[in-house]
Amino acid sequence: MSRTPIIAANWKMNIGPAEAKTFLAGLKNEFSCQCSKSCDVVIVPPYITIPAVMETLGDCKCIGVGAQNVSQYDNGAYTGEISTTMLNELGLAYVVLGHSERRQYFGETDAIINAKIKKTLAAKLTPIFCIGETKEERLGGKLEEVLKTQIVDGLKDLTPAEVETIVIAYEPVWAIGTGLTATSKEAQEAHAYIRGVLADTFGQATADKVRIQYGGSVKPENAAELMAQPDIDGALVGGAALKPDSFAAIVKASC
Ligand SMILES: O=C(CO)COP(=O)(O)O
Repeated sequence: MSRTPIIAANWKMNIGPAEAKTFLAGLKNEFSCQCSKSCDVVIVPPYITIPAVMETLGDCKCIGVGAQNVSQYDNGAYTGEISTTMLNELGLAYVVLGHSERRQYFGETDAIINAKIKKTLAAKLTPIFCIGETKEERLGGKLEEVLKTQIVDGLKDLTPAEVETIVIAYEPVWAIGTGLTATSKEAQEAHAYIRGVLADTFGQATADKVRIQYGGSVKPENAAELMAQPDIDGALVGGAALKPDSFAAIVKASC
């Protein structure tokens, strides 16, 4: 089953509009904006940086842009929130949802994430739906139970046709920002398990189409080995995506 790899830079709460312009100038030096069919490349800036990124990318349409979150509400009195309509107005393609930092620091539950995924799909945006276990859960033998619950509850009520369009990011919480990467074997085992849960829930044909990214201390040095695994279809990169040369090196190693 061939799936186009997707490599995304999650800038988290880093890189304002001015710094983004410098980053993109550096990135354009590293690789051309000729659209390649071998990989999808995505940048996910903070909301306030998105317009500068879209403007600076200009004709470089082969780099997609995403948001790091979106509201589950339509509009109105929700101070600090951003709606899918607003993201559509900017012409974005992706929304990262369910990141472990949003679950851990902002209390996002599987039910909230499910509501956000539904809103995102209704707005014709592609969710990058993050799941992953903590160190305690893995050590306690709960890896499969945690992943299954996150998948089944996060994708509740969705049709197989909707699920096919979603990107899943498997990000073991213990590997995020710690320098500890899951070994390619550990990552492949988790990805194969995730695909199995998708097959049981939505059918094998759907499961075969879903792209599953790995995230957690991906670097230029480990990207190629991770990407060579049969069920790893890309990467969601944090720290190593804050510098154009290391992000470009990950893209080159993966595509
Ligand atoms: O959380 C991540 C991407 O969403 C991964 O972050 P790091 O690459 O910094 O470990």
